[in-house]
Amino acid sequence: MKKIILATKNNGKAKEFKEIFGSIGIEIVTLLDLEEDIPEIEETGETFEENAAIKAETIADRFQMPVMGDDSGLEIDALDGKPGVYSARYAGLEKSDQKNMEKVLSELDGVEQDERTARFVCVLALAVPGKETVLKRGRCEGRIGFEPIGDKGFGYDPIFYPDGYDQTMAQLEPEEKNRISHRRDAINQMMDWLKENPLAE
Ligand SMILES: O=c1nc[nH]c2c1ncn2[C@H]1C[C@H](O)[C@@H](COP(=O)(O)OP(=O)(O)OP(=O)(O)O)O1
Ligand SMILES: [Mg+2]
Repeated sequence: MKKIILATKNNGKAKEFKEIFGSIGIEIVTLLDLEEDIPEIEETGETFEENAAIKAETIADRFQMPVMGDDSGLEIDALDGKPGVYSARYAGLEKSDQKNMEKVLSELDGVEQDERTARFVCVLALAVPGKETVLKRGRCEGRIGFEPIGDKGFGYDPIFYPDGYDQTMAQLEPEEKNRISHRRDAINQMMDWLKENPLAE
């Protein structure tokens, strides 16, 4: 398999998939690369697994090809796992990383450093027409800071300190983020599965 379709319209994810798979000679094509306009896929699931499968299966159906989907987000322990599957639309449907971070920080107002533990989660779904969808869940543990710092990465990266770092995810070089991220964890698990279960070319 030299080319994989990724069912995403998120630029940050697209870039990271291209970097990670590019380093092993696999080309990633996303919905942002296609000429035709793909309608918004409704994320009606209650879990990352359900939503990742919905994205992958919708596009696999449409093109009759193997497709991967990524549903990801931030789980904050002091907020009982929120924003979770609602990460992208936490502060409203217009999807603003800035507003989402502000909402999280204000909800954590008064919560001290030790209590600000959190993790990024990335569930990858691989849908192959006529086969059962394969799911892999990656994680990256850390804690939430007190203000956004850094301008690399995307989403909640400026307020997330991965365990073992005194820089936010948005301060790390892309190579470093891609080495430790939840997305890399999920991709590694999917690549291991694919080694055992190769798709027909
Ligand atoms: O590495 C990450 N660093 C920071 N934030 C992240 C990361 N990974 C996911 N996130 C956040 C962004 C968004 O608020 C939500 C994903 O939402 P999610 O529905 O999976 O993606 P999306 O709607 O942006 O694009 P799409 O569904 O087309 O793949 O979690
Ligand atoms: Mg989404």
